[in-house]
Amino acid sequence: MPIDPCCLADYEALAQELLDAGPHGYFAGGAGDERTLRANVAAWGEHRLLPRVLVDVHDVSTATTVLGTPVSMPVLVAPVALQKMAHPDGEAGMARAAAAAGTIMTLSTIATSTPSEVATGAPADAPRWFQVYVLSDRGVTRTLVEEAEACGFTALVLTVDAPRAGRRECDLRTGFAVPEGIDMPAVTSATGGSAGITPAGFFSLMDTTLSWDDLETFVADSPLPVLVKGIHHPADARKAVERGVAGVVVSNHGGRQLDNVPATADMLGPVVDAVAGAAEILVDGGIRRGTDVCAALALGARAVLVGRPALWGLTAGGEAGALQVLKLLQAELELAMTLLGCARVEDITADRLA
Ligand SMILES: Cc1cc2nc3c(=O)[nH]c(=O)nc-3n(C[C@H](O)[C@H](O)[C@H](O)COP(=O)(O)O)c2cc1C
Ligand SMILES: CCCCC(=O)C(=O)O
Repeated sequence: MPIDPCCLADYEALAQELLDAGPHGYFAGGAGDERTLRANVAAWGEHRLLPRVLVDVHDVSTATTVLGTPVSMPVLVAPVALQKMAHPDGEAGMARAAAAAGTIMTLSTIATSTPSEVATGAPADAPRWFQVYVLSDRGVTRTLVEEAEACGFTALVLTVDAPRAGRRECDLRTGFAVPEGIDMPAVTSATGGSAGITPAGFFSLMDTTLSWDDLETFVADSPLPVLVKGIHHPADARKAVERGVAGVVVSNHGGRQLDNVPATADMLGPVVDAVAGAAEILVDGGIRRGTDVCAALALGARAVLVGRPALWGLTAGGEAGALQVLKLLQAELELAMTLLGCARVEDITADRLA
């Protein structure tokens, strides 16, 4: 690495230097005018933190649990497609980095590795989640989910905010298509091959009839806990909880789907209120600092996920780079907790918001 990165933005700059315009635009870009993409980052900064002093902080721990699973910190790795396009270490490298950091990695349906490749390429006992896109060819989805279950993934994350791709103008400008040699097994199973496919192409495989009844059946049939990802409206969070989900991920897909929706920092509180403790609430979008994690927890999230930051680390240094990013966030969180007067994650409550 050319410089010693000292914050996540430094990794972002490194990743931009290393990637061609097409892949960079796909990873970094958002929908439309990218208002929501920018708002996601900015809004965490609008929730100011209010320290309590003279609290014993000689021993601060970022450890917590998510759906009962112990993790080293309330920061998980979000599902991100096409990771071998960032670095040959791909999803297995990301899974090793998450395991080494003591946290959970979520494998995308549109990954460049199968669930079993990831399970064999990373420590067997590390907890991993599988993100589910329901494709029109439901047999492809079923086979992938069964593979994930068989090789030890511990929860399913059903993404519900992406029946089509948002209007991603970076991809239109660069004419982005998946490079030769990058295979997405789910896409290949559904279409016979994935070379040269565009984001609109892989989104065209989605089952756009997906409904609340499907969610109910999916939860009822699943041997694993199910989280639903892409919830914006508090009433939808309640509906999901009524159908038995174990967790709700407040997410606008990193500003990549519908532009002009609120920042996730601003959607979180109303969802927390609506769910009232009946399920764990996670949030993603724009988390770039340990202080952002503190704001999310103070607003009632159990944990956050990071998408692009982990990808910047993977791009910059493969598995080692992704691990550095996760360790950096953990160190920032530990420092923020210390200065906020919170020795334990459960001490980060609404009382610490200005
Ligand atoms: C390049 C890229 C690919 C993504 N692929 C998926 C995916 O396959 N499935 C999914 O549920 N979310 C996907 N997401 C959304 C992320 O899971 C997450 O919601 C988002 O990145 C969070 O915002 P952040 O990047 O600001 O952390 C993707 C995001 C990016 C940036
Ligand atoms: C078909 C989904 C592709 C990955 C994705 O979710 C994204 O690009 O945001």
